[in-house]
Amino acid sequence: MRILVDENMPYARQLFSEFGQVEAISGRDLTPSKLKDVDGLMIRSVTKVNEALLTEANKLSFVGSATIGTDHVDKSLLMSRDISFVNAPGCNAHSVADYLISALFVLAQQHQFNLRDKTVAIIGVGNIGTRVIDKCEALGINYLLCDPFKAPADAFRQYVSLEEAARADIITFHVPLTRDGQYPTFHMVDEAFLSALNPGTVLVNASRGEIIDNKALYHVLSQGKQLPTVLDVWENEPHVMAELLPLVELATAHIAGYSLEGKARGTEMIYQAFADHCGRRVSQHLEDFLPQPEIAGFNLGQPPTPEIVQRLVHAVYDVRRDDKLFREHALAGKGFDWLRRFYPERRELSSAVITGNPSVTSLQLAPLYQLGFSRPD
Ligand SMILES: NC(=O)c1ccc[n+]([C@@H]2O[C@H](COP(=O)([O-])OP(=O)(O)OC[C@H]3O[C@@H](n4cnc5c(N)ncnc54)[C@H](O)[C@@H]3O)[C@@H](O)[C@H]2O)c1
Ligand SMILES: O=C(O)[C@H](O)[C@H](O)COP(=O)(O)O
Repeated sequence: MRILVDENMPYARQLFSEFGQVEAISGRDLTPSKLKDVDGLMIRSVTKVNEALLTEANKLSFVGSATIGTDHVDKSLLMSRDISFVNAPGCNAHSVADYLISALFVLAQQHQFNLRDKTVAIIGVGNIGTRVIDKCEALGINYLLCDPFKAPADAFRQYVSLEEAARADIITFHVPLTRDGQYPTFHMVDEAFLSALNPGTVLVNASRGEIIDNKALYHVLSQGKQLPTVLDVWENEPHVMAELLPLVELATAHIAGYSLEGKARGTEMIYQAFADHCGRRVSQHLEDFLPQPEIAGFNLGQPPTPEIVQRLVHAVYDVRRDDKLFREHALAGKGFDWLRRFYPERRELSSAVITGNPSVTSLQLAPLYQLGFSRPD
């Protein structure tokens, strides 16, 4: 059996080689001839799976994408050709929520506001949005939910329209990229949306670049409207609109989901699905591969204050590291893709165990566990 795996997929060679011959490929540069006589194709979001790519795919029976998003794959085409398709829902949801909290702490510091005085509108309440809810609750931040697909069937939560959500202090997008249907997300943030926002509104996009019309964003920001913006994703990646970059407060290379756990979980999920597809039992597990984190945990000598919580989060992941690298390298040559290919190891908050000395009660530590840190065994 021949299997192609994206070179940016941790542990893929070890996991998939039990099924046959594995070749690592550059996902963005994959050409149709590479798929001749290939049985399984394991990709990430940079590989567009469409009619043109599959012209020489004479044996392909399985495509696995180690990602949450699936907008890069023509699923009906795969179905029509009897090729199984699997993605990895939720694999890096914790990582994206960690990214958001790390970014909000930075903005709160830069703009001198208290997150507890702010309301966050969460647009898209799926795997990531739900983790964001947990983190907001842990930090005592108010939130609004906007998800027209979830709202009708959810008796437990209140939802608002996008127009109401737009009046929040912070708006964070966690929606798939869609172009059809009643609530398409392509350019859901356009010039009209941006013009209606109160000055000072914080915008965060860690979903897909095309959710925000980047030209409209540039236009509104360059006219001087204050909208502190965090962009992890960009229209037309890997090409970033150079004029927009200086106007964005935190800018990163589509790495919100790039915790080692998030990426490795994605690989493991499609490995498990491929084993099923081949009628085999899995014999390898992610725990056997993940290295010990550099920071194994923290022992608190006093109850966690907001400042301590921020320091703990930034000790595990500080988005300013990625923002700095982005500004230095993303616009040059293959910079955007290299920042992703050679992404330094980053761990989820869950990789750090929090304990406290006897003066710290378990009630005082509870919000840290809700935020994502681990409890001792
Ligand atoms: N930046 C990154 O590294 C990164 C990592 C992971 C995922 N993502 C992106 O984030 C997206 C969301 O991930 P998820 O795991 O939460 O997906 P999910 O499928 O679990 O949840 C998405 C939610 O968005 C809702 N939704 C769809 N259209 C909407 C609209 N018009 N308005 C409001 N809500 C809408 C859906 O009903 C669903 O509840 C993914 O599709 C992917 O594109 C980005
Ligand atoms: O949808 C996702 O899971 C993420 O956007 C994805 O992880 C981004 O990374 P890539 O697949 O482009 O390596």
